[in-house]
Amino acid sequence: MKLQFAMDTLTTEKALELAAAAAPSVDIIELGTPLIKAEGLSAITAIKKAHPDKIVFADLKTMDAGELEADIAFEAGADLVTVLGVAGDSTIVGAVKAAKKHGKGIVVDLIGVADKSTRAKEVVALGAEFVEMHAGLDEQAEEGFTFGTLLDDGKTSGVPFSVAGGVKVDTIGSVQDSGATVAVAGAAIYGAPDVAAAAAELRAAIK
Ligand SMILES: O=C(CO)[C@H](O)[C@H](O)COP(=O)(O)O
Repeated sequence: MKLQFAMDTLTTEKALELAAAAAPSVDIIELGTPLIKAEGLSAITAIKKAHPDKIVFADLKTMDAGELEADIAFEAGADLVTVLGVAGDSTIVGAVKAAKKHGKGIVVDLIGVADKSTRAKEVVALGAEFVEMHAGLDEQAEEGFTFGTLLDDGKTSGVPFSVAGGVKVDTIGSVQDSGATVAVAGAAIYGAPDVAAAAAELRAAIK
């Protein structure tokens, strides 16, 4: 299972600092949606330039203009770009077309999708590399939120999936046991007093 570090920060400078600290322990470096909104595509280019050996993940969360948005992110240096699962099939197909042009991949983020398992199968059939079983920051804060549902959805989908939404040291084992190909951790790494140590601890928890 790969480890992905989601950098939900607001400046390229801070993202470069976080990425440098975590890089030895992670496979995929994610530029969070707020970072891309704040800094633009140049942040993607800066991270790829600093970490050419890592998979750079641009969390665009595209909802429309799939081909155009994915194309500009791949041009900027992204290896994986997200499109929302609630978007129409034509948006996903357009983004996949851009990915094929660049020899890169589309990840479909299933945040907000009620039947994640069914949509997962549909979007992988449309050409997505894998899906993200994702509970966003707001959903995690809602009363009654349970992480286990994401794992069940992943298991029943039968397609390659990542899990995102509050992954930490005491839950990463269950993510791996669910069969996920990628565990995504944001706050558990960037919110830790020692970012390098937090990333190393998560890496060590993967069997
Ligand atoms: O995409 C995101 C929010 O929309 C986050 O990056 C993702 O949820 C992972 O962060 P955390 O581990 O802090 O929940």
